[in-house]
Amino acid sequence: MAAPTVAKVTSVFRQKLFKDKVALVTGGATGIGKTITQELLYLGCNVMIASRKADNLKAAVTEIQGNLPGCDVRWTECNIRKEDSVKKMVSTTLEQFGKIDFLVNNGGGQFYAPTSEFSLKGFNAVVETNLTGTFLCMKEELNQSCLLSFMQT
Ligand SMILES: CCC/C=C/C(=O)SCCNC(=O)CCNC(=O)[C@H](O)C(C)(C)COP(=O)([O-])OP(=O)([O-])OC[C@H]1O[C@@H](n2cnc3c(N)ncnc32)[C@H](O)[C@@H]1OP(=O)([O-])[O-]
Ligand SMILES: NC(=O)C1=CN([C@@H]2O[C@H](COP(=O)(O)OP(=O)(O)OC[C@H]3O[C@@H](n4cnc5c(N)ncnc54)[C@H](OP(=O)(O)O)[C@@H]3O)[C@@H](O)[C@H]2O)C=CC1
Repeated sequence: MAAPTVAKVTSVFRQKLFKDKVALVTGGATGIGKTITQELLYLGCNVMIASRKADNLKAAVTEIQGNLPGCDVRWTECNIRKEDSVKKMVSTTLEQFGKIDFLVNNGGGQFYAPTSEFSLKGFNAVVETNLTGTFLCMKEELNQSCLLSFMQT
């Protein structure tokens, strides 16, 4: 008897619940962001993933398309700390998909280090990414399109 097929992507929500919606996921090529991206695709969204490293983005798109054949997932480079880069991310997504329904503010992170050894430059990098970067994404989404925003950082 053949072994049962195990779905690579699933959700507690009904498949195609978000049919034809468009989501933009920052940091969508790795970790939690990649998992969110795949669930949104499973639910019927078309998804743009965005972050700094093009190699990671390309590899994630290939992997996700293997897990969810026929899904529409695309990538664009963006450093959320830079306003021009955020503007371009949003306008590219609108050009390619025509709208943005959901923004997932997942891109970010921090360094693990004792406070006494944490450089000011490192602290500023974390604040500029998690706080300023999320602000820039939300502001640009509101200015150009978006309705709903999920925050994670
Ligand atoms: C309870 C668990 C919860 C877990 C939550 C998670 O988030 S899980 C994981 C989530 N995932 C991640 O966190 C993924 C990684 N996170 C990222 O990539 C984030 O974007 C970032 C904001 C943390 C790094 O922003 P960036 O790319 O701009 O950073 P950069 O490399 O260019 O460094 C800038 C400066 O930082 C300094 N510095 C360096 N190392 C340390 C250190 N160990 N310590 C202190 N400081 C350090 C150094 O001064 C450096 O300057 P230099 O010396 O180069 O002139
Ligand atoms: N794992 C955990 O326990 C927890 C995680 N979080 C938060 O959840 C989010 C995802 O974390 P996780 O999946 O664990 O870690 P990852 O390191 O896998 O994800 C972080 C993502 O953020 C992107 N990113 C970082 N800096 C920038 C930037 N300046 N511009 C655009 N994208 C950026 C990275 O892509 P790239 O390097 O290509 O730019 C990467 O894809 C983070 O914001 C993290 O702080 C919060 C609580 C707990």
